Amino acid sequence: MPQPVSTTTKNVVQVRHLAKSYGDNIVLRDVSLAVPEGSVTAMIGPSGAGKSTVLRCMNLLEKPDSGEIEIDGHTINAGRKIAPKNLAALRRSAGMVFQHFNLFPHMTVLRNVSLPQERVLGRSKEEANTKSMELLARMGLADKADCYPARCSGGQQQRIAIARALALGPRVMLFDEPTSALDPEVGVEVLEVMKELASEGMTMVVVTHEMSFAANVSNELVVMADGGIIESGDPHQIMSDPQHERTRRFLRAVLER
Ligand SMILES: Nc1ncnc2c1ncn2[C@@H]1O[C@H](COP(=O)(O)OP(=O)(O)OP(=O)(O)O)[C@@H](O)[C@H]1O
Repeated sequence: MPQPVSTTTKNVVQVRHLAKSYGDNIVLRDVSLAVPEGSVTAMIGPSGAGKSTVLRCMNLLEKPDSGEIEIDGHTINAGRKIAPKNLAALRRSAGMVFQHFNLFPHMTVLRNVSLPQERVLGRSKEEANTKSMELLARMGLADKADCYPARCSGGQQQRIAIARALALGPRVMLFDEPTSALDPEVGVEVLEVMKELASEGMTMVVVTHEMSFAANVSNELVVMADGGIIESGDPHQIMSDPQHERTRRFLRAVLER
């Protein structure tokens, strides 16, 4: 069941009839969803359901086989050639945070946050550094600016990755299991930052196994299984009264863990 399209709030992201296969493996079949401005959408579901692939198609880290993706008014149609200008605009609009941080190990923390601003936005080094320091301070990491990522904890590295994504002024933040590689107590630091962003009205799509985040922070829950959305809507409603047998099985398995 696709997520209902809000008629009152602007949708920052629209995914229409997305399909993707790897060889014979059909990973996504006809996925459609809308992400209203200021909403937090959590995507849950069993391993291999296709959650990360949806996210990676949204900013074209993966090329969809068919369907359409619209982010902040920039539309990419899988069947047509992508204009480089459109691709760059779409990538700027969607900030991505990965499970394994993906920081440059040979650059300082400050350089990790500044370089994309210089490359993507054309900011001067001075401007980029000022913006980076502001964001690092906000993450409680100003004192790490001159360190290399390896000298930072996993939770710190993930907050640096969030600062790097925010520095480009995205319209939507895409999080792909941002706490899965972290110890639970360190993951909490990252979840706190995400909660704060949500409370400030940042539009977010979060693939997660953190059921408490999905229940308490998100306002839209999307349940995926076998390459499709099987259920979506109010998180509390779905968690207390799942309509689909696959959702019931998944939630039971998560709660028994
Ligand atoms: N680059 C790739 N090449 C080939 N197969 C891939 C690739 N990326 C993903 N897949 C396959 O696509 C399917 C969906 O993977 P995906 O990572 O999107 O699932 P997921 O729901 O995010 O799972 P998990 O919760 O385990 O991360 C899996 O069968 C996976 O093996």
